[in-house]
Amino acid sequence: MEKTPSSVLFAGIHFDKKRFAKDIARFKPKVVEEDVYEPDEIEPKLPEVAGSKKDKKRMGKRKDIDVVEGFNVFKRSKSLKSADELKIEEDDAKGQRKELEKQIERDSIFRKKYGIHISGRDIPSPLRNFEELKSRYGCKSHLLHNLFELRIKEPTPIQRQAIPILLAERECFACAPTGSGKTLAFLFPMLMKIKPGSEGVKGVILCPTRELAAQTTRECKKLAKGKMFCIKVMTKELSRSGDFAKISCDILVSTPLRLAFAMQNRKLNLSRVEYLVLDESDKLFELGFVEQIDCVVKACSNPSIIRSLFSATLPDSVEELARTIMHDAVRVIVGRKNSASTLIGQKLLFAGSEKGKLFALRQIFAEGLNPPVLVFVQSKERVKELYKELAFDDIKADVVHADLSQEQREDAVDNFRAGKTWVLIATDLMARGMDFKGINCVINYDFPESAAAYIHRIGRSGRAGRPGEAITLFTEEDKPFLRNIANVMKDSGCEVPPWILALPKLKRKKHRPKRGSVGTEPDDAEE
Ligand SMILES: Nc1ncnc2c1ncn2[C@@H]1O[C@H](COP(=O)(O)OP(=O)(O)OP(=O)(O)O)[C@@H](O)[C@H]1O
Repeated sequence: MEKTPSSVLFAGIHFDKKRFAKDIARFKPKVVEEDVYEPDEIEPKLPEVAGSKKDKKRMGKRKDIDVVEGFNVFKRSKSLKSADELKIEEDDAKGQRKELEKQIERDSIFRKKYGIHISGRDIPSPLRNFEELKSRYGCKSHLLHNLFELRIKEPTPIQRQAIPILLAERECFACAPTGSGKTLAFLFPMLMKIKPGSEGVKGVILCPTRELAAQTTRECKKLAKGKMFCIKVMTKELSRSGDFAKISCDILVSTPLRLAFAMQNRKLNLSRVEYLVLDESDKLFELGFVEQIDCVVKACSNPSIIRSLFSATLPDSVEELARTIMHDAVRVIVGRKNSASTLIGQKLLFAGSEKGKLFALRQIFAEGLNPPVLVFVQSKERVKELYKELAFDDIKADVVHADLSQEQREDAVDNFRAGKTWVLIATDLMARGMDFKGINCVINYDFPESAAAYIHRIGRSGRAGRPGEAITLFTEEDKPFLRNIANVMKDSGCEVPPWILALPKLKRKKHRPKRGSVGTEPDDAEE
């Protein structure tokens, strides 16, 4: 006989089955009919959506369940997740969080390696290489091909961070050293995002000088080659007589004055602008420009516009002012804010007086003129005076200043670029943004008016990874202002005599003294 659990438990005990027959009957297992599925029975009809076939089958066995209630119960139970499902989801979320944390850590190590400092929320990962533009953002091959043609292989630090920020449609302040590729950093996302077409201007780039606007337009055209973009620089003629209702233009590069003029007089409509770039932004926020900038910013009324500010120098005051118009902007700084490129060897040279400066310049050229050399002076009058002096020395020199016609200015720049001129004498008109490849030396014949002016002037050399040299002449009159420049030099790793760093701090930052004529004796200047 098969042993049941009870037979084992009660083994050896005498049990009077007759006497307890009733009780035995009570404890006999019953056949539970509800557990038998009978297809002929009238089943409660469930709406299809109530549950799976399995659910229906389960319902079929439960005759006691009220149909309507049952439907509701099943409906609710379907949306509720099982413990297993919840656990899986929780694990997934945990995994994603961990991966995100790892990515943030990797990004931060990467940024540190390239001296990229950021502030703002949800900042996209920096670019590891240009190919990521394709894999992460679907960049068209021909745009990447254009980079290849231009021999641009690796992104520079500002490009690594600013490009993904702009592609993520975030507004930004970008501050990176002179010659470090800021132009491409704002042009490339524009070319990737804007769709060429006839709907009007979609990208606007503002530059403080016409020369820089022309140069940026050229760069933009090179990068856009092969795509049917219409890229235009705002010329005098265009701003005075252009019919913007008929002219097709996707990207417009202009100085603030010309753009404001075209808006007022030629009814240029900027309401569809998707990208607005203020290049050399700190200059654009200076007194002479700020009204026009305000007018342009207001005219770019597209609510989803992306505005960005780029410069090698970004004073806090400008950032504060700009923040009032920008939305949730990200800040990217490469290296130290407001610092000179570390590729430039910088020297200070005491020349005593105006006459001493001319003597020192001749001495520098005599010791070895290594063209191309860019010489900065304070005013257009002084450009002309110095040019006359150098003409006696048989040096191939030329000038650029505001009194020349646009054509003459362009010719001077082109000849210098082509190596036909060795020395270009210029005012601060040439100090910002101009990209002369291979300038060997910048000479500040006249002391720059501010640390920012110094950084931009000397930044015409030491570009795109090449080394450069900068010599700044100073007189007794300039001495009190030396400390500002010396601090910039020290921050970029150059040696500075300790006595200069010990000079008292000046409240007045700008230094633009009335200078005597070039080459005059100190006494002559006082007459
Ligand atoms: N990724 C890159 N690799 C090599 N060269 C580059 C790269 N990006 C830009 N360049 C080149 O570097 C030079 C300087 O670039 P760019 O004029 O944009 O500098 P910038 O940062 O705007 O300087 P500035 O502050 O003086 O205006 C240009 O000749 C440009 O073609």
